[in-house]
Amino acid sequence: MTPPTDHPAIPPSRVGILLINLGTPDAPDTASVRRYLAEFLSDSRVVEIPQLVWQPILRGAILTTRPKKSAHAYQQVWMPEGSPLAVHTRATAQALQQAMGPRVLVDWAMRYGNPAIATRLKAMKQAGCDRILIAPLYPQYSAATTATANDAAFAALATMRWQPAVRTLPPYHDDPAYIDALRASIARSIAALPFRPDALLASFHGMPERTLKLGDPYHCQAVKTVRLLGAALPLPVHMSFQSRFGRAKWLEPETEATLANLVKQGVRNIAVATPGFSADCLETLEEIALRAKEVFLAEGGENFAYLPCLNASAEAITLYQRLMGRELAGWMD
Ligand SMILES: C=CC1=C(C)c2cc3[nH]c(cc4nc(cc5[nH]c(cc1n2)c(C)c5CCC(=O)O)C(CCC(=O)O)=C4C)c(C)c3C=C
Ligand SMILES: [Fe+2]
Ligand SMILES: [Fe+2]
Repeated sequence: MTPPTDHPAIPPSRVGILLINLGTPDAPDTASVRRYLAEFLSDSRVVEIPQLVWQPILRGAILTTRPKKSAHAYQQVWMPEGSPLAVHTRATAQALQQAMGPRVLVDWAMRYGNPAIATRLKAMKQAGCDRILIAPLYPQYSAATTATANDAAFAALATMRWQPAVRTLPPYHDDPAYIDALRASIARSIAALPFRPDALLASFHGMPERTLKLGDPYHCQAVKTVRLLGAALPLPVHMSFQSRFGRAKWLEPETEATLANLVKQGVRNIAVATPGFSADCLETLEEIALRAKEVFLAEGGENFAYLPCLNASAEAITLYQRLMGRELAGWMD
């Protein structure tokens, strides 16, 4: 019997990039937010308390009260096309696809909710991607973000008979291309303001302080980002941590307390950026642009501007082309 020369089941060979972000509810209502929070907060990479102890607390106090409150917050920032995090992540994937050209397939997924990582990885394999760069869009590495996104991708690969080859995007907190993208985007946003800020506050998502002691590099990487950004910008740059959750001690200084302190030190005009978030979301648009602004003005501040994330800006696409092109180089010869 003659062996088949070109097996018909072998699809054409392509390289893929899967952009991954955190995840968001499908709709800004209590039931959708409850579903999303139940999945997110059951991840033991996010809440590092034994599940036997944690699940009764989550299913009891938290999931009976927080979804309604959070749904109200989501309603204030929801866009006609959907949740801001999903809208900006999808736009980033589309713009990067345009920039990368037809040799690369760019797709996007969410760690929690939709579109799921497993679904998109399978679709990419079916579209012929035999090499895939898994790209969690977190500049600073954390087990609660980067690692759990990679875990979900590897769990999906574990179900495949014929896996694609994969690489994961390393953190890029100190990459000159990232610092330059932040510098350019922040300078552009500041130039468009009707006032001159006295200072910039770089607000990062917080983490339990314990994770720093356990060896998570997130805090140190965020500090380095701020040091490099401060050297690149012509105004003083301060740093803080937002989005405190639960009773444990979280990283400090806290964002709203920092804004109050800055007013006491004479800062009246402030710009706030959130360089740890690749895309605008509940935590930037509601917590900072709405709530933190109120705090700053109530404390005696005069002008407050929230500067948008990189989102799908020209600076972001140049950045991702540089970071990801580097990872793909050996695959595209
Ligand atoms: C234990 C709790 C949490 C940890 C640890 C945590 C780390 C962490 N999160 C982000 C990025 C985002 N978080 C977002 C929302 C969000 N985060 C938590 C809790 C923890 N995060 C909650 C409960 C929520 C949901 C909103 C709420 O109910 O208040 C989001 C936005 C999602 C959206 O839909 O817009 C992002 C993005 C990072 C980067 C991080 C650690 C470094
Ligand atoms: Fe979070
Ligand atoms: Fe928040």
